[in-house]
Amino acid sequence: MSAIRMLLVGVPGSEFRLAAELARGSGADVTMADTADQALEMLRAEGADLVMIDVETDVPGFMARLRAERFPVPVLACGIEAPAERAVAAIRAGARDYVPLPPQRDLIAAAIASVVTRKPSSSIGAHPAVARAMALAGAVAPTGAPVLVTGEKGSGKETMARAIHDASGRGDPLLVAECAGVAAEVLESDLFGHEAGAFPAAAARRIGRLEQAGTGSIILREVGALAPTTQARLLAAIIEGRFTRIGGTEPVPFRARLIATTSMDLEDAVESGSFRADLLVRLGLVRVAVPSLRERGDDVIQLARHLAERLAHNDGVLVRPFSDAALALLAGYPWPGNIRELEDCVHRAVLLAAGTEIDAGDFVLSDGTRLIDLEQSEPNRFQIESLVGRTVEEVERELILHTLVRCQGNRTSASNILGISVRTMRNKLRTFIEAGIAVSPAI
Ligand SMILES: Nc1ncnc2c1ncn2[C@@H]1O[C@H](COP(=O)(O)OP(=O)(O)OP(=O)(O)O)[C@@H](O)[C@H]1O
Repeated sequence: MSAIRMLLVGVPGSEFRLAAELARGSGADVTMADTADQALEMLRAEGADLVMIDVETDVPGFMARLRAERFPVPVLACGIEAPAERAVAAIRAGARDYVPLPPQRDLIAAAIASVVTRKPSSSIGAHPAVARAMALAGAVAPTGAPVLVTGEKGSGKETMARAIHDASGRGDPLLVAECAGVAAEVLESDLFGHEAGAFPAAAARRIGRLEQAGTGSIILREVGALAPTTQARLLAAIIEGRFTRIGGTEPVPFRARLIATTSMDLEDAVESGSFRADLLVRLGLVRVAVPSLRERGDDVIQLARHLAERLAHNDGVLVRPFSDAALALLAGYPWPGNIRELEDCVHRAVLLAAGTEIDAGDFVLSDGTRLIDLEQSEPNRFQIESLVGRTVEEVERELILHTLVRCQGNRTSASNILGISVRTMRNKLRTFIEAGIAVSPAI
């Protein structure tokens, strides 16, 4: 798993060394630069995923140079007993946050986590659609073929892309480029690099991510957002196995594995003219479809338990089990924001829960709505939508098992309610038991 590349900018002192040590302890790969000039040089040559810069440095000037040279890297300001105006000026100039030094372990870890998608194992979950996606991902991982990972927002596409890289046996680095919400020329420079003088602010040569990736992998998040000129450059790089930096003529070999993700239907994008058909053919030779959370049946519970445990550990709070009512609520909600929404909701519950268990009342959505209130005001949303995307076989199995539990295991009563014969019921239960599914004992 590749580490986050963090660049620490400021005059070295004990606080800075401690910050670097803590960042390394949180899994980052840290390099240090004494001055903004040195930092820019390092960024041009190697890039970084996160910059942390002392407010004693000219942060607004540094940010302006980042913008001019088209570096989309997130920046955090930090300072040792810095006056408040300095911190405010840094934030105004575009720094994402201010971290006071001497550093606290938690603040540094949170700063790193804020720019990095968390990286769990993507093998959690047993639903056949996930197993299919994982099997395909495993099969293509060792080949160099580009992979297109499709799925709804927040469903785990990047997590899957990282798993593909991890399984590929390719060494690091694994670089991630966000294609949506980044100005076209900034992204193009970020990917392909540029030569000195390529545009007015291009003071020096810059090495782009495709070059930095070497023989590693590069994830293009939301590839459908690429501008037409970047699409053309990327297609040429794939076909020719090389490219030139912007404003340059020297060919740079392109050997990295491309893993593109999309939550947009790229066939639609091709039809509407915003995405090149020939690029889609190249990127989408192998496709891995990550299912939405509501298609994943019981995986919701398994994921929620895993997330609650991990988040409680991270936050240093007690790991509490879910109450039955909490689990029923989680299983019934359709999760339009998928695993990301579940993760956020479980995280709030982990922090809010005050009893011995996490209860149904502890779940709050990001807009402040309590899940339990939503269930009461819109019960249909829970009942019908949670079924959409699931197979008839799954729904039937769940219906039978739940009815049986309600009837305290009584086969005759349950089959009467379900309108099936006791014999059919017994046959169904036998297949469940053979598949390793727990069935209420007969009374
Ligand atoms: N199998 C999994 N187990 C635990 N957590 C997961 C799993 N898959 C995804 N997540 C978590 O869910 C969140 C969303 O995952 P990820 O970023 O991979 O989704 P995405 O589809 O790429 O999102 P987006 O469409 O918003 O870019 C992340 O915080 C990730 O850690």
